Amino acid sequence: MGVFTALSLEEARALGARFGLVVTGARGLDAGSVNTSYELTIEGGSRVFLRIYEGASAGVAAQEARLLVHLATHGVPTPAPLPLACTSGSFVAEHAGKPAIVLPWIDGASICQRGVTDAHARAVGEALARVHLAGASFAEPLVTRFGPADLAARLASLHERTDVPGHVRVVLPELDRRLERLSSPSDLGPTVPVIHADLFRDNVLFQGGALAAVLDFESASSGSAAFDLMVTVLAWCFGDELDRGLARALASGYSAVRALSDDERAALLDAALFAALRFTITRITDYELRPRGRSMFRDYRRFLARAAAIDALSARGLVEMLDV
Ligand SMILES: Nc1ncnc2c1ncn2[C@@H]1O[C@H](COP(=O)(O)OP(=O)(O)O)[C@@H](O)[C@H]1O
Ligand SMILES: N[C@@H](CCOP(=O)(O)O)C(=O)O
Repeated sequence: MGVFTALSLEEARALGARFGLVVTGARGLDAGSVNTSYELTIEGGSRVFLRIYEGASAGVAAQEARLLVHLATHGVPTPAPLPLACTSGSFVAEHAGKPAIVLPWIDGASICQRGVTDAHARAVGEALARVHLAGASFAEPLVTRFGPADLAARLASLHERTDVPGHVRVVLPELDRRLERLSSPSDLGPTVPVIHADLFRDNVLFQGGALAAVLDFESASSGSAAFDLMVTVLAWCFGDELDRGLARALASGYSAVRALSDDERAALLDAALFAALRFTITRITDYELRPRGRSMFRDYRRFLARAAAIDALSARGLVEMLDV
């Protein structure tokens, strides 16, 4: 996992030089599920993180780089990409025909689910709120790839495919029903210019109990803040069932930095259901139906279980549980 594109030391040196770096070592990292990651050692012993984009175009990578710079300079704990040495305002080089960026190395580690404490959850909630606040002044439009129409297209393709396993086929009518009910974007509450939209445990690094960085803004878009909060709650506050204490801690961290509006609060239940549906569908199309082994498998059933747990709550019950 994590190294889909090879990079020799000679190539790493040439790439590093484009960023004004003297590279002395390159090590492929067993990290991430989409892109190729390398640790580059720099003359003098420091390190940087090289990301080679496996799917995104140079234009998409450049926009993500500009977003990272904006967020990092407006209070979000995320590493800002290094600029190219000879091209003003550009952050994206190329390797093997693919876009590549270099980020400062962040010391830290992801937290496993059993290791998540209230303090971690609170810090994640605070960081998410900072993304929403800082993103408010990001002027470029960011369009989601995971809106209701995109999910409907994925479901339609599942209905048409002949290689869909029986356990997936039997849940398609339920997914259709859920999407039909949630397909108006207004269901999810007011939008902000930037949501992270994928703030899972592997996209946050902690060091010594403190949040070191929020990573991976590849799914970032404009969108509902309530949806983003509920994606994050579902990602961090479920072991085998919803951990209400963690959910409340995460929401309290969020609210301490950015208070939800009444409309956002009212949208939380549908936002949670849409979040569960989004990851159920994309896990079917992107993991269940693709060959195993290329990246860590992610089980769609765990998000169907989250949807069922949210079904058991009322809108008011969810707001009371989160205490927002
Ligand atoms: N700047 C960085 N410094 C150190 N490690 C990083 C840095 N950025 C990412 N990582 C590590 O690499 C992993 C994969 O990065 P990510 O950008 O999420 O890849 P992918 O898009 O393939 O999922 C992260 O989970 C994190 O552990
Ligand atoms: N967090 C998502 C998968 C998204 O993968 P990424 O590599 O794009 O962050 C999930 O768990 O389904």
